[in-house]
Amino acid sequence: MSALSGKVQTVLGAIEPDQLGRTMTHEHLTMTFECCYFSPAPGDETVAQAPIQMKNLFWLKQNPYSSHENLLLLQETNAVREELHEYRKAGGGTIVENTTQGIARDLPCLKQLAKDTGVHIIGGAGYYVDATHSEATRKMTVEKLTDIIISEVLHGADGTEIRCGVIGEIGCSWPITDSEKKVLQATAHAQTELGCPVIIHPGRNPGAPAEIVRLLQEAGGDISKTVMSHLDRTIFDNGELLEFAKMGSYLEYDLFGTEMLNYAYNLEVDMPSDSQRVKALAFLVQEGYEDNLVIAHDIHTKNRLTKYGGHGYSHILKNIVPKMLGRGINQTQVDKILIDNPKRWLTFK
Ligand SMILES: CC(=O)NCCS(=O)(=O)O
Repeated sequence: MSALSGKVQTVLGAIEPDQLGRTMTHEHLTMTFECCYFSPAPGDETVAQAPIQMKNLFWLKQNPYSSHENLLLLQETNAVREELHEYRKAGGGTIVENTTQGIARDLPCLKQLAKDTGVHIIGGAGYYVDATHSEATRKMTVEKLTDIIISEVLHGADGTEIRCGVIGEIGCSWPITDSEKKVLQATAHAQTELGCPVIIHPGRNPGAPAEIVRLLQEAGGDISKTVMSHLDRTIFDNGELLEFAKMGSYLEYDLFGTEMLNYAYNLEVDMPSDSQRVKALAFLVQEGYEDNLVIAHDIHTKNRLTKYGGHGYSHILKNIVPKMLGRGINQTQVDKILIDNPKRWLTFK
């Protein structure tokens, strides 16, 4: 049994699970999303290059990935700090910060934000998608990757003594690459050793979550301590959703606040509205999955901060919870989704 057994590990150290309170299981407080820049449509070059301003906000909401400036959340620490104070006031307790290697993880910044605001912040170990893997990472053996991930949890990451409390978000593309498969195997091996929570970013295909779970299972991973993220842009058919739910992971709807006509990374996808997300949650609750659901906003671009007219980190607590209550999800079930399920997931075995 490890020293972390029965505890949750934040960037300020291990705490008792009961201290977490309401938890967003998938956010970013500082990161760059430059890896996923998407060229603007012909004719949109000027607006794409303009500084963020009032008259461009609707365009930005529809095309968040086509403005370089918008991808640099790491420039907004002061705005994020203010938002975290607001999050506390709205009843929030904890944020799982999913930034991993490849998208400018900054644990000292997270530690300072946790100290300044009193929000419990949990950092993420491991690697984002293949497009951000270095040549050195791609050449590493599974054993080496496992050692690095374990060390990020037990000793600290990025040359600091700040320890990660979750593995992920582990990035997977569609189709999944060889390097990503190795990282998944390393994730499962590290999880076996540590008894820790894991969170996955699946590729953008309805078959991706199940394929990833199978790969983790084959490598000995504990699916009951694994969150599958971004289901709201990945699985749309209720039958397929239930098939996936049976595999036993936590099911995460984490793009609350994102409403756009065209989803640049997969034009086949109709990005759901928040109302449709709540409907999906109500469906899964009705089907008996209330102990598997977790939710978040996955803020990863500037336009989603209140500073830029966005919904901010308190949107779920202020707007989505009342909507859930009005759509057949009762208070006990809301508390499971926001408090009990994250707590169980985040507690080391
Ligand atoms: C930071 C991150 O990976 N966000 C998810 C964006 S996506 O469009 O849902 O893949």
